[in-house]
Amino acid sequence: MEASRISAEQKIKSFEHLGFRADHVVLPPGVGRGEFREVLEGYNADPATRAIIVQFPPPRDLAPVVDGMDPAKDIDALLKGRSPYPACATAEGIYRVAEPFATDRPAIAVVGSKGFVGQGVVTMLRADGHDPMTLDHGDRLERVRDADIVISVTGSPGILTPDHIQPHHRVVIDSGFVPQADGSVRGDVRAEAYGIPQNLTPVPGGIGPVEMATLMERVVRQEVDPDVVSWKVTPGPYLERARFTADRTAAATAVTTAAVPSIAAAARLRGAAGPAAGAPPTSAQPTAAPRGPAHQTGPRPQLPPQGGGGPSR
Ligand SMILES: Nc1nc(=O)c2c([nH]1)NC[C@@H]1CN(c3ccc(C(=O)N[C@@H](CCC(=O)O)C(=O)O)cc3)C=[N+]21
Repeated sequence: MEASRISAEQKIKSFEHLGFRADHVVLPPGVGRGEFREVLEGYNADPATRAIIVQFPPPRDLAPVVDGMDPAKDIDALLKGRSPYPACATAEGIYRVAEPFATDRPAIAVVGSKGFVGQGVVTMLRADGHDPMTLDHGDRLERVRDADIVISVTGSPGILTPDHIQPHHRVVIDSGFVPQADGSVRGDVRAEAYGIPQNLTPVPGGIGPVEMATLMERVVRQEVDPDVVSWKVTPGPYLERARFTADRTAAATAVTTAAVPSIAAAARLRGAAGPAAGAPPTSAQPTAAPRGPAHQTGPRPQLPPQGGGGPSR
């Protein structure tokens, strides 16, 4: 099954878990503009329909019809600037995982920065005062080595290899999700690179569920409680990049040590009563395995100050 269908089903499940009714409308391949417009306008006009999501990407010839969606119902920011939201739920979820790791203005690379999700991530980072390194087709991918935080949203399976992913990366956010014929799913980060960075969001079990939690927070804020407290991500421990470039020997020890204190879920949902709708709490998982007591004597990982549980920006 393709990513779009899987994600639509996750959304339906999550909305229904919260007690909302959700129609999953699947139009046949080759459906005409007129028929699609009729369906969309039906939901536009129905006051009981509070939100509409058209799964991305729509067939090229149907794309103009999407622009006819009622902006007030555009919960996933398909209309860009006309939506009540600055970016799609995936982009906001990515931002919310990255932000607690980025309190000291680190170098952030966004791979796939021109895509639907990539644009949203860049928009949110810039609004927060960051100046992300944007990489897209034609750019040298090795530049991600210079980053502290890597965000990848290309949907090109395995595009990031051990050549790109480095031990000094404090968190790697993999937002690729490409189902394979054998039923497995592949992200942007090659499996061989999973153990390299200090923290990583895996595929599956990473940004997918975070997206659902973001979408559910939006609908709850919109329909139930405008003051609902935002969930926040507690960053896993990490060491700053300077610790790696200064002394490679210390670095090896440091990575090991950094992994020890918290293997537990890093993305605890704070403030809210619990995880949002059907979305399991997601962790930015420390990936380096401890190598034994001899390696646990290095510098203590620096835990950044944790947020106060108030609404996030
Ligand atoms: N307007 C629009 N908004 C989107 O957000 C959007 C879209 N179009 N088009 C397709 C992509 C794909 N996408 C996924 C979201 C969640 C999971 C997800 O929840 N994955 C679970 C696994 C779910 C399962 O395997 O059943 C996980 O990663 O753990 C996957 C893929 C959103 N997309």
